Amino acid sequence: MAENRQNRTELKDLGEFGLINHLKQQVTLYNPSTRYGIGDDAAVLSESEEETVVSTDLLLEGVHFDLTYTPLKHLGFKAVAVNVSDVAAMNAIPQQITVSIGLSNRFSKEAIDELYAGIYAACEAYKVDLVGGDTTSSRAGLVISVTAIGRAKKEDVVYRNGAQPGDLLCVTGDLGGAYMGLQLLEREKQVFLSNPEAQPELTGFDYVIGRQLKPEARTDMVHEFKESGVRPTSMIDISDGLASEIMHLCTNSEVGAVVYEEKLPIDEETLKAASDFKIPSATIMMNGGEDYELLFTIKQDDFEKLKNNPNVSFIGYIADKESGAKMVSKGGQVIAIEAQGWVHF
Ligand SMILES: Nc1ncnc2c1ncn2[C@@H]1O[C@H](COP(=O)(O)OP(=O)(O)O)[C@@H](O)[C@H]1O
Ligand SMILES: Cc1ncc(C[n+]2csc(CCOP(=O)(O)OP(=O)(O)O)c2C)c(N)n1
Ligand SMILES: [Mg+2]
Repeated sequence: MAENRQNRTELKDLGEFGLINHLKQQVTLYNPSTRYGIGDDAAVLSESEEETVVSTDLLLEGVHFDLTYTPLKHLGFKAVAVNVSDVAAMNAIPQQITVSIGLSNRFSKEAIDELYAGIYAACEAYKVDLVGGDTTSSRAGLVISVTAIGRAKKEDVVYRNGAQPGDLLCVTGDLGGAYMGLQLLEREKQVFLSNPEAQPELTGFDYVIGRQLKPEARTDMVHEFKESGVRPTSMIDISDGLASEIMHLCTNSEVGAVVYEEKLPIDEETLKAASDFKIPSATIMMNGGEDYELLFTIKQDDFEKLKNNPNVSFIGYIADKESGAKMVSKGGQVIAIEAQGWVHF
């Protein structure tokens, strides 16, 4: 773990309250809406004219991350980023988070400091305030639960249910990188387990590995929508994979969609990794997951306002409900999109 034997403080020497106090001392607050943070029975947030947006996600060791190849600092950052991403997907500005952790005695104070270094780095990056949480022991691996709170003007909040036939379907960034990063890390883990002397072969794949280990939330788009005067008609973040998120927008909005494979954005490194693994790039982009990019729809009239935005790809359009959700392949074949999200059970 993140410390050597000489420099290890046992959690039992610190105790639950010692650990909480230690964590509290390092918190920086960025938002005036945080009246009171860590230290009482509840955090106090100020009353606001705006809507409050709340989202929570749970990260479990073995399901969401593997500590053999995940640095704790990256994990802390990712746990915050994936929650901030849900707030951004509502077109809201994230302001506060709570972080709850379940720990075993395998972790020392120094290891927790690494985790929180990532959490505080994300707080700084997204200007959110850590206002509370919970700390318990865990007998089932590391558990991290983050809740994010954000604000937006009532008229700015964007739901999954506002897409209309004729709207343009858009996505930020590029797709499939996080999935290929995971495949590479898992492959190297297997190699390492069978031969601990083997050197990892990850050179040339920094970008895709970074996409898996340290994803960024697209809070920048919330500001860009505001600046360009665009209010998306619907929006969702891509945690499960594009196909699954398109299905969510279509089901919630009671519409269909057409996506063009040739318009889907992919990075060179993702393409290279896909070809090494002999997985079709369309499969990776549609079903990969964990990209934490934003999928959204806009009125056709707003195209001019976003067409030169380098963060945005126009990948298709919204159709009527009866025509369902389809992808047009590079060869012109029309394929029904199925929700191939991450299967938990
Ligand atoms: N155990 C639960 N209890 C109550 N609501 C839940 C639970 N799990 C998920 N939800 C709600 O279901 C909706 C969809 O959740 P989810 O698929 O996890 O979305 P996301 O991909 O944005 O995290 C959200 O409104 C979420 O709050
Ligand atoms: C060790 C490990 N196994 C598998 C994955 C891939 N993975 C785990 S959960 C998930 C999908 C998103 O998780 P979920 O809890 O459903 O997020 P939500 O949709 O609620 O945001 C993916 C692609 C991973 N990142 N690490
Ligand atoms: Mg969720």
